[in-house]
Amino acid sequence: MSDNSFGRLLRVTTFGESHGPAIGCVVDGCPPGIALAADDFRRDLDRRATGKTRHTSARREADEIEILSGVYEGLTTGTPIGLLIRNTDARSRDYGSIAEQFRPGHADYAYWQKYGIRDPRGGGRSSARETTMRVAAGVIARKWLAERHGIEIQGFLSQLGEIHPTGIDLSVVEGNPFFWPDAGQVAELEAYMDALRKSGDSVGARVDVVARGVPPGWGEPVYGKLDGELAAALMSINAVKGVEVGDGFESVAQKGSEHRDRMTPGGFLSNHAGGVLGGISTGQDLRCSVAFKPTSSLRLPVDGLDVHGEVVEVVTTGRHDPCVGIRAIPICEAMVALVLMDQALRHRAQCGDVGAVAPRIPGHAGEADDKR
Ligand SMILES: C=C(O[C@@H]1CC(C(=O)O)=C[C@@H](OP(=O)(O)O)[C@H]1O)C(=O)O
Repeated sequence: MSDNSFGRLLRVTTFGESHGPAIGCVVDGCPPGIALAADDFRRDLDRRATGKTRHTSARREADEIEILSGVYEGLTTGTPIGLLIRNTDARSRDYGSIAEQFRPGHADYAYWQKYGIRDPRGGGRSSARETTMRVAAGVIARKWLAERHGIEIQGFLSQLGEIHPTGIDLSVVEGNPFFWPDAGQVAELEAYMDALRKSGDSVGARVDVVARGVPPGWGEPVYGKLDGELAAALMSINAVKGVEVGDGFESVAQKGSEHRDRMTPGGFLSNHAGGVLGGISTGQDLRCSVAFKPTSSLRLPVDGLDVHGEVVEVVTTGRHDPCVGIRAIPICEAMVALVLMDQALRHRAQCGDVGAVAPRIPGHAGEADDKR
């Protein structure tokens, strides 16, 4: 079985290549009756798109979504939702010189070994262009989660190369091209990225995602753990090399007495667990952190190999992201949304009759148990 689908009750399949005629997805299992129009996709597709600032690839795609099926008179019908975006700005000549070469650090070599053939134009199926359809599918999940459960999902850039935020203010994240949570550092980031771009190099980044309002009880206890599925979904994004939930790898150095999140009638006193215990949500904020490697399509020459095993000098021309993590925020948000909606539907299917269970502990001490 080929692996272009994920999710169980909400099942998403994507298809398409970076320089093919179109990319698309099928979202199957979406409940009927959700208002859905092409306009709903605009905001998140624009947040992810290339060509919006000088700090991302200069390719300018229209990213106009066509809803092919599953919606009638503005409402989802419960049948598969087919979404399509036509590619409008592919420039395949940029890939002529590396069509038979392997970029060190790129999927080129692994695809070649697996399939014995590859579409080198724009990286074909391995291109980050594919993430457009994850974001599109995620729009439906975000909408359903917000309308039915009051859940809000927000991501931000929590590290760019060696630069860390000096403060975290989520209200400023959408106001700068880096999705950065500290407005006072934006000039520093601009200068850093300008110098990086001029040097021809790339850099890694870290993206944090918080989901607020997730009710307790979502997730499966063993093989379908909520954190396990979040890790798999986030890890499946291009260039991701690490995922943490809650304190993640920092937990290694913690004592149990420090890590355990104490419960009081007024709420949890901390959130080291990141909102998941035993693979099941606790009602606290869900916290994930995702590591993106530096992109490998560089104009800096490097010795490499071609498909004949000959040593060649590899130089990648064209329009590339010096830091792909910058526009990965909506992609990470979408993957979290899709996992949550799938788990919500699975929870409803098995445990829909259980109802509210006492005691219900608010996410944070002192906070009212919101909307749930
Ligand atoms: C087009 C997108 O990103 C592309 C991702 C990408 C890569 O190698 O992953 C390389 C570039 O493609 P091209 O060389 O065809 O311009 C990016 O522009 C997109 O995200 O929509």
